[in-house]
Amino acid sequence: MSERASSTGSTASFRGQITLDGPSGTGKSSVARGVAARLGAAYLDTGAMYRAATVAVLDAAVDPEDADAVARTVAAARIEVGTEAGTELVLVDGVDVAARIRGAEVTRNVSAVSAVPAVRRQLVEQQRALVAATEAVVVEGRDIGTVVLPDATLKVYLTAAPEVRAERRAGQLGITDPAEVAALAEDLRRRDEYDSSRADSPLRPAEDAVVVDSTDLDQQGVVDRIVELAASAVGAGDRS
Ligand SMILES: Nc1ncnc2c1ncn2[C@@H]1O[C@H](COP(=O)(O)OP(=O)(O)O)[C@@H](O)[C@H]1O
Ligand SMILES: Nc1ccn([C@H]2C[C@H](O)[C@@H](COP(=O)(O)OP(=O)(O)O)O2)c(=O)n1
Repeated sequence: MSERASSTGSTASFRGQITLDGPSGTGKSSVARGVAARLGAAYLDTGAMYRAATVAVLDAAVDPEDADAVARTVAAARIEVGTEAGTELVLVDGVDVAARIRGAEVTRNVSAVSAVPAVRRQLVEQQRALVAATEAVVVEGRDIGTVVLPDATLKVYLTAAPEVRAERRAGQLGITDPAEVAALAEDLRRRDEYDSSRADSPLRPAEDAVVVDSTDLDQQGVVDRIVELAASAVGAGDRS
């Protein structure tokens, strides 16, 4: 049996939660989808929820830095996301915003909206309810291992060198102009700094997270590594 077949086989009955946190462009979304597909697990993109909240704020013409107004606007919005690995369902008040949440305006403003404690409380509650409805799930974000699911079966913190992350994001967006790639790298750096230094639930690895550096691994290599870690985590759980 090949290594991949054996690792898939040993985790076919995976039950539990895998958290995947880390900065932008490390491969969280693509790797989380890959792991969920391999394990037959659900998938929750919590960044999509903060991006959807940002759409609600922008549509209400509220200043993203005005925390009280942001909190009121998001509390009044109905944010819905799907947990099926193969689809991307993101709705704000019943309107499909799956494409819009990836746009530059949302990306520029999402860190400010996601730093508002009331917004985090609201979305974390929703995330826990979505997870509670699953038997097996891969959840990606910034505070999943530290705050949302402190008792997860496996916690992974994904990193990669900043220049590699910027190149990956540029490739994803089809950007080739060196000046635009440099601007993108600066945007990533600014957002990571904002996300890591906020008072409420800053981006950082959980103490019990396994750090996986994807700088020199391709996407499949990262998926394989996490599937292996999941198999070990389930085995360790069986023995305890
Ligand atoms: N290990 C990897 N090696 C090369 N490219 C990768 C790797 N992981 C992800 N990618 C690519 O990098 C881009 C950003 O990945 P994404 O999953 O959106 O990152 P994140 O969710 O952390 O921001 C995507 O185009 C993805 O296909
Ligand atoms: N659990 C989470 C997930 C995302 N966020 C915030 C911080 C991020 O800059 C934005 C967008 O997250 P997203 O995962 O979509 O970002 P990238 O695709 O990695 O660029 O949301 C958060 O504060 N907590």
